[in-house]
Amino acid sequence: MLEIDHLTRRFGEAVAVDDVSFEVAAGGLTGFVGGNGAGKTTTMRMIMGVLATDGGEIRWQGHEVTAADRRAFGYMPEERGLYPKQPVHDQLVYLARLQGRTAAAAQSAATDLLDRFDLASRRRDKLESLSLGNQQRVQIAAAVIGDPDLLVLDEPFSGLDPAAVDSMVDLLREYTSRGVPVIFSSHQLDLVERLSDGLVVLHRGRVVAHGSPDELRRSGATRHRLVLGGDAGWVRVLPGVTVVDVDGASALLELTAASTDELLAEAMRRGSVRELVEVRPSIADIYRKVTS
Ligand SMILES: Nc1ncnc2c1ncn2[C@@H]1O[C@H](COP(=O)(O)OP(=O)(O)OP(=O)(O)O)[C@@H](O)[C@H]1O
Repeated sequence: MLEIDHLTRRFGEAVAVDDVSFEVAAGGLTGFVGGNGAGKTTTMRMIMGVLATDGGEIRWQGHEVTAADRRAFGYMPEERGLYPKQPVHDQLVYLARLQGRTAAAAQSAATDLLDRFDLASRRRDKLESLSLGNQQRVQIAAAVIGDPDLLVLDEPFSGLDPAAVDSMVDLLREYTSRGVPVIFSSHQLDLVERLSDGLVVLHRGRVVAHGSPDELRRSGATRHRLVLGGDAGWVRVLPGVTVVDVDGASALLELTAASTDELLAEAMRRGSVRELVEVRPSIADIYRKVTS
């Protein structure tokens, strides 16, 4: 397990990461979300030791993380950082060798990963000759080629087509099923909601929400969708109800003082009711609320 404990980082007067604490559980996929400049990359860089901390502690398997621990971490940095002019297979082999794999194991791991990402035919091509999405696939392969104990991935899904997202997810699930903790940052909230076992929302350097997607969704106000036979505009004057949205016959409501039964009775008194259902807020709704 990776534990981030009261981590802080300043750049001059600005506090980029402000007393941040969370855990990345063994075998769990943790999504790290937050707007531009929220502090995600800075936090990941501190986990990897490429940036010093100003306070707090990073613990790996219960002890303060060491350089030796970090050598077994797989990292996909925001600035990427492979060699544009080197053939993709060669650089994966090189990275695997750097991480202690034998020549034969490095060759076979590189071939296997390029196969998985449909890049076998491009193995001898220079990285720079690949499309951006394919370069991204190679970056992901580079992060996992050393058979890491922990994966830290900065925006691994950006620029990937849906097929590559699926291959990537399958690959990450293989690591989590072996107990490897994975933390990834993303701005794609639908993807984060679908994939993550845990979620950390950062806003202006601080953790503003933390938990499983289900826990976070349950923490938000439940809404009701009411669909009527006629116009739903009258809900605006209903006491005990906050109107989120009204569109013709359909209304999205939050019941502040009124009960579901009272709402249904009133709707039936005024005409026909086609549908009344509870709607859980999405992660995007929760995100907007905690970062506003
Ligand atoms: N080397 C640096 N020098 C000065 N300020 C920095 C440096 N690196 C980051 N910052 C500042 O720290 C804050 C957090 O930046 P960071 O890159 O960690 O955010 P982020 O959540 O990864 O954003 P994005 O989603 O845009 O990548 C920002 O205000 C940024 O300008």
